[in-house]
Amino acid sequence: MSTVGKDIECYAAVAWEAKKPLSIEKVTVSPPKAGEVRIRIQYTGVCHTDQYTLSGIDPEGLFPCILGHEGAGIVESVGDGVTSVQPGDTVIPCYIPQCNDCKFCRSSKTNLCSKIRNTQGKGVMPDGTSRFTCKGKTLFHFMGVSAFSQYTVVAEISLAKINPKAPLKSVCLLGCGISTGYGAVLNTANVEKDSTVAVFGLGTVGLAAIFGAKKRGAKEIIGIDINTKKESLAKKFGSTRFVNPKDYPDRPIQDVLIEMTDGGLDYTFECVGNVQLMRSALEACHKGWGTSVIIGVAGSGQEISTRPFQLVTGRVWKGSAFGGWKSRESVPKLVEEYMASELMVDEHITHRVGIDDINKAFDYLHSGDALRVVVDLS
Ligand SMILES: NC(=O)C1=CN([C@@H]2O[C@H](COP(=O)(O)OP(=O)(O)OC[C@H]3O[C@@H](n4cnc5c(N)ncnc54)[C@H](OP(=O)(O)O)[C@@H]3O)[C@@H](O)[C@H]2O)C=CC1
Ligand SMILES: N[C@@H](CCC(=O)N[C@@H](CSC=O)C(=O)NCC(=O)O)C(=O)O
Ligand SMILES: [Zn+2]
Ligand SMILES: [Zn+2]
Repeated sequence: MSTVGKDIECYAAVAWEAKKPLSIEKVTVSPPKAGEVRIRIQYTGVCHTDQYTLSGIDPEGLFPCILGHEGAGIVESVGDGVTSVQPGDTVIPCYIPQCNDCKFCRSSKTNLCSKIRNTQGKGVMPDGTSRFTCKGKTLFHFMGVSAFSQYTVVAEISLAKINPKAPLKSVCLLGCGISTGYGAVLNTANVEKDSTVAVFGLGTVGLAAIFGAKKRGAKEIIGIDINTKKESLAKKFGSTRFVNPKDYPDRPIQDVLIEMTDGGLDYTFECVGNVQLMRSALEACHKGWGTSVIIGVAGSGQEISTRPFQLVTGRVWKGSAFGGWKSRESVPKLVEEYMASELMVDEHITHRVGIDDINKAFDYLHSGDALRVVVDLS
């Protein structure tokens, strides 16, 4: 029986409040309105940012909500006026859309489409309402995606249509972490051959940055993490050296790195979300030209600082969202890169769980043993 135009009841992991485990609930997902698309999500990764928002330190965190933003699925139905996808298409929802119309989309300098950013940050669809209800309560959307639900509704401009042959249980990860670290190196920093690079924080984002640096032919790629288990992993993704700040308890890590690299690095990437580490990453850059890219997301109220002299003397501080990729046009290409065995994706998957065990995914992430946990919602 067709579900088009009707409410769908399905299971979702609901975050009723911050700092509490998710709760598997039967939710009602309304049909897509004009310019919207309803998707059957098959797989989703769990990103550190889901954990961050659930922890209550995201200034945009709204509860109750359905988290998740690293999903892949199949279009179930489309709202009025939707022309670029149709039922049956294979898609990855993107938390940064691409409308090709706003001034950000028209600029080649950024990927930060602004078309629906305000409503997205308020946990609602562009018309200001939610498509999710549960037990008589309205649930907020998250990052315009809400992939911890078997069905979700997103804006048409948030959907990347991908190769239908792509394995969704792997390429769902291209919806965030891998694309972010990889793109920060290729797009935001534009690392050149023979550069020296340091990556702070070796989760999926950091390891994908290492992989990007290797692809670009960087001659020195230093992976930095406080978890020694990350050393062998970093090597697998392309690092040439591993540094554990805990091995240098009496020295700022930037001093250690400057000494190791004859004056500092050409490029550094902060992939943790720690404002002290962001400072270290900037100050580990080489005088005159070193560029540091902030990727990590810091908690509400936190601020970065350094001596302005660091910038006066030629270091550059930048940030990167979704690796600078213009989402709808780039994600399908990243999928093809993966399918041509040119982009490491499966190597990031350390665990798989069913939706009923989604809280275990958060436990694995907290344990320090996980990179990405993929949740099967099919
Ligand atoms: N800008 C953007 O577009 C995006 C930003 N993000 C953000 O990027 C960051 C990384 O995400 P993700 O890879 O999923 O996160 P993970 O938590 O998987 O990885 C972070 C890594 O950093 C390590 N770490 C923690 N503290 C330090 C420290 N002081 N020095 C060195 N290493 C440290 C962690 O170790 P341990 O596990 O032992 O704690 C872990 O290995 C997060 O802040 C996330 O929110 C993510 C996606 C997109
Ligand atoms: N809600 C947070 C902002 C969080 C943030 O910076 N998000 C990243 C993506 S993190 C993905 O895992 C991002 O791309 N930001 C750009 C944007 O427009 O949100 C806060 O308010 O601090
Ligand atoms: Zn993410
Ligand atoms: Zn736009």
